[in-house]
Amino acid sequence: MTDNTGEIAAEQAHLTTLYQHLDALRVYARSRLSTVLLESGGTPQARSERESFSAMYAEDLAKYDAAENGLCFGRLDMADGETRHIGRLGLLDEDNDYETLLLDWRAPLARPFYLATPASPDGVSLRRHIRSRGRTVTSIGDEHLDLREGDSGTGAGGVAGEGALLDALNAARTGQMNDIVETIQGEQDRIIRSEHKSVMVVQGGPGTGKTAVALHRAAYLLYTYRKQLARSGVLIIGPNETFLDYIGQVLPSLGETGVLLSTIGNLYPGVHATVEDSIEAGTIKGSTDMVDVLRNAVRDRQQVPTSPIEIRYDTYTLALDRKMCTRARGRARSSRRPHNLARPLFASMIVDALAEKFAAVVGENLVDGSNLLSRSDIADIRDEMRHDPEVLAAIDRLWPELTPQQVLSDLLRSAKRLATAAPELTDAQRAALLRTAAGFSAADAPLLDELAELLGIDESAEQDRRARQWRKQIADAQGALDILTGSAPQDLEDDLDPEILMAYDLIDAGQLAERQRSTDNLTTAERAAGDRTWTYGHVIVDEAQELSEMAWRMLMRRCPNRWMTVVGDTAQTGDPAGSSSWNAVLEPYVAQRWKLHELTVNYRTPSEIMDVATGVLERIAPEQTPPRSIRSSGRLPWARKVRPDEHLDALRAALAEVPAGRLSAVLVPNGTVDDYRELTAGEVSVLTVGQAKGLEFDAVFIVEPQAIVDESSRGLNDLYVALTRATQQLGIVHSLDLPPVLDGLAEAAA
Ligand SMILES: Nc1ncnc2c1ncn2[C@@H]1O[C@H](COP(=O)(O)OP(=O)(O)OP(=O)(O)O)[C@@H](O)[C@H]1O
Repeated sequence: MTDNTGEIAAEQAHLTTLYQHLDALRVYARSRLSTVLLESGGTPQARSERESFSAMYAEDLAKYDAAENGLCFGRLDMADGETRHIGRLGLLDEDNDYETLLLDWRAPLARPFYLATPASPDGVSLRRHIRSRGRTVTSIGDEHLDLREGDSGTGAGGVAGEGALLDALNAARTGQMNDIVETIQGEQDRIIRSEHKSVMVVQGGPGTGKTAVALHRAAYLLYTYRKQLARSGVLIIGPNETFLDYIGQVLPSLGETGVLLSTIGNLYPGVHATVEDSIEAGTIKGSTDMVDVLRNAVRDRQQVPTSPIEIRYDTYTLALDRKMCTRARGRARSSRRPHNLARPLFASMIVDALAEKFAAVVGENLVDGSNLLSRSDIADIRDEMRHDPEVLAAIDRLWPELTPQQVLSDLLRSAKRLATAAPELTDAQRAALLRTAAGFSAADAPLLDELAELLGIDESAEQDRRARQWRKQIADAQGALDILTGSAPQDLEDDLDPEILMAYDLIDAGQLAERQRSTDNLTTAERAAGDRTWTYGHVIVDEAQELSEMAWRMLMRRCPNRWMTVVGDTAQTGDPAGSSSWNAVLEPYVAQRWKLHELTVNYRTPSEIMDVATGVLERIAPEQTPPRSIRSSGRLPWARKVRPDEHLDALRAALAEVPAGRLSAVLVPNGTVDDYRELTAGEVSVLTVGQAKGLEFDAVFIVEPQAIVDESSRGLNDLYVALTRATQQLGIVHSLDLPPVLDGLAEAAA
């Protein structure tokens, strides 16, 4: 080992300077923030400026906190003598002509840190990885890129910063994904910084860093296109809530907060998936066949009566008959407006027809022979009829104002409605869709979104949110009033509570304006989340192979500019409604204007485990090249055959051998989680494969792989996902025979 004490001391000196600057920035932002918060009054413009300043300083502070650990992690020495330090944010020396002290990892000048190789050094002579704990440099690792031919500056396979990378990969999992800014690899960097402006697909086997790349791309785009993206926001779609929790800390740790993370099931504002669909129901709901079914379901709500509806008006009884209704419906439908927006047309056709009928009846009954009513009489009658309760009730019955939620739950709970709307489906398919439970499933969200289009823009969720916020403001004012007057808190359940009116009176116009603005001051992500018609500047989809056709339709509405990063692996598709071909999914929206990038190195799964998984991959996607594992663990995966009542014991024994501080997962067939729940502990999770999608653990134990394979038409894909979750060791516990694809596994002695 070479003695690098002197070099470490020099890096320490630089790091100390960097932290001094960071601290100074913090002090400045904090004092500006408190000054701004203490100011009050002034013109509306001054107030609004204050608000944006306070948001800015608060954001700066969050960014400084996020950079506290690992502030500076790299250094480049250029062949021309220039030195660049690279870290989590950029720092300038204000007293020294704004000289750069630290380069943000996303800055163009930092790029050679990730891309330079001895074969193409890009002007770099030395790349240094700097490791620190707290504010202390603990070690440095140097790679000389200006070596003569034959020398090797990087580790095997041209991996940059191998020591730092392997340390990161071998570390115990924490249950939270970490950022990888210190060790981004060349093939990953090219995707993160791609200038491609349409759909970019990142296809890569398990553990190739697709999720990591997607998140770092979000951070990179927000840095590089801050102006465009700050207002429109970036949306990231993940497969489930557990996964979103797992990745949730990465962007804040990179100092980015303006991103909305969502599942497809939660993307429709105001609706959260609470119901679980059967595989069959989920598959049908994901298919674009549903577009026609939903269109029919809406048309089915546009009725003509079988027998005339009798309406009492004035002293007469008017018959609203089939013919009048059919005409009105035809006119309203041919307007091609969405249902709710065509309703006024339908209503006015009905009113016209009734007014005409009334005029005729009255004319017939006039005894004095004065004959017809004048035009203005008829106009008056129309106006009156428009507000007549019986007329309104008839219109409501024939062409009701509808919400997406209403149409969908009525449809799914009625065999009759389903039969009318879905004549193309088989009886068995319709039976699979039928349900009794209230609430919606994840696959319902795209259907609700489709219905919102068919019905006309539905802003009820947003209105609900505003209404709730307004009630809260009133409640706050009441709270203030209670404190002022010393009275007990009032029950605010009743809208007509006179106490609320008092609170209302207490808020003067200025306060109202102030409060209203504070709701307008929501972050971009918060506003976007509440607005179905929000369109994002950039959309990132992770585990994109799981999205159904209907989900893609919904997502494309959120991204009219089609600037997307789509990340996934068609060999890992578990959802039968998901896709096995990127072209089939994207063609309808962008034709051939999408670009494919591939990731080839597996950073997660050791080669011993990957060898087993490769056997499965050959069966499900023989055309795919298996990702190359970057390391081996020296531990062979094993299988242990047990009697049906011995699973728990065998798993307990296996879990007991996992070193303390390491995370384990027991992956079980659907519907059997409860049988194994007692194994759950701080470091042990019991999950189905679907729940484990995208996650990783130090040790993984799979229960009954044959049952997992048998569960769905994509059971082998699920097995492939299960096999590739471990960073260290893998075991299988089974009493059924192993699926033939796992024949090569060594049976472990009991
Ligand atoms: N350049 C890197 N430096 C350090 N760690 C990395 C790097 N690239 C990937 N990793 C790590 O490898 C693991 C796998 O990455 P990730 O979860 O992004 O893979 P994935 O392709 O999304 O996998 P899957 O398809 O199986 O969900 C993670 O722990 C990630 O932090």
